[in-house]
Amino acid sequence: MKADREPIVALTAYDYSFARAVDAAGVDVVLVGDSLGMVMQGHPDTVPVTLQEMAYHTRCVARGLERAYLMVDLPFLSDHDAASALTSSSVLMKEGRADMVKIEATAEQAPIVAALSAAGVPVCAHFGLRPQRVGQMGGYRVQGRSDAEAQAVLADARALEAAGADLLLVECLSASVAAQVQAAVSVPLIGIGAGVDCDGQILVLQDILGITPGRPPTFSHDFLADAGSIPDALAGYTQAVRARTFPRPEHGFQ
Ligand SMILES: Nc1nc(=O)c2c([nH]1)NC[C@@H]1CN(c3ccc(C(=O)N[C@@H](CCC(=O)O)C(=O)O)cc3)CN21
Ligand SMILES: CC(C)C(=O)C(=O)O
Ligand SMILES: [Mg+2]
Repeated sequence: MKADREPIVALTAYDYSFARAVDAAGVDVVLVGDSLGMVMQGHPDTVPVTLQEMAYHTRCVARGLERAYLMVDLPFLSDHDAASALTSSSVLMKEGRADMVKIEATAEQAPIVAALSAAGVPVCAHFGLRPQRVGQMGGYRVQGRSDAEAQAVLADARALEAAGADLLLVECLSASVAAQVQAAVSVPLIGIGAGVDCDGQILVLQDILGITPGRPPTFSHDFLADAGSIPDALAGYTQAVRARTFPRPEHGFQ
């Protein structure tokens, strides 16, 4: 799809009913995100989410999918070294039937990505804003604003691809830097708050349905407000990503 410049549509889901609806809408990649800690469980961040909770939601979602690819987040501190990341991936793939695991990583975690890849685990590396690191990053802030930060993000992308990442996902990154990353790597780059020049887009289900508790991220859009039903809202999102009419400049950071 990257080679054909065909946008990849990704969306989160956490349960069987929505998995079915999201699959039926033609979403290519369904993510059981650790954002479930916020939107399902009501925590202020993703830090408390456990591996067993991820496995439970993954089992529920897997039963609802017929065609979409199933990606699952490794939760905070379930992947702090190669051994723990392998054990945790085993749980998510065998109990949860995940097709791929996603790990929040920079170049520093490239050896962990390499260990997963060497063991045969399809892996997505999530860089830029890493919500599990909110305690170190000091909030959910846009990344890549200075030249030095932009160069570091580009170096992360290259190191993670070289380590064997099959997919890259970048969050809250200046749109021009994301475009540079997209051109610099051969694996697909999925973006969230990273501009239109990625190979695909992802959002959180509750954000596109306008039911996020509190203030939704500015990079999201309420597609239910434009539609008459949940299936139409999901279809509107997939169509907008495929037509590259979403995201618009106001959903990103220049
Ligand atoms: N509902 C929901 N949507 C998400 O996209 C999401 C979650 N939850 N939970 C896990 C992470 C956390 N994420 C977040 C949460 C908040 C912002 C946020 O408020 N960002 C500011 C940017 C501020 C700046 O300009 O530096 C924004 O206005 O969007 C960003 C990412 C993305 N993920
Ligand atoms: C925001 C996406 C990319 C994510 O990691 C999640 O939903 O947990
Ligand atoms: Mg996540």
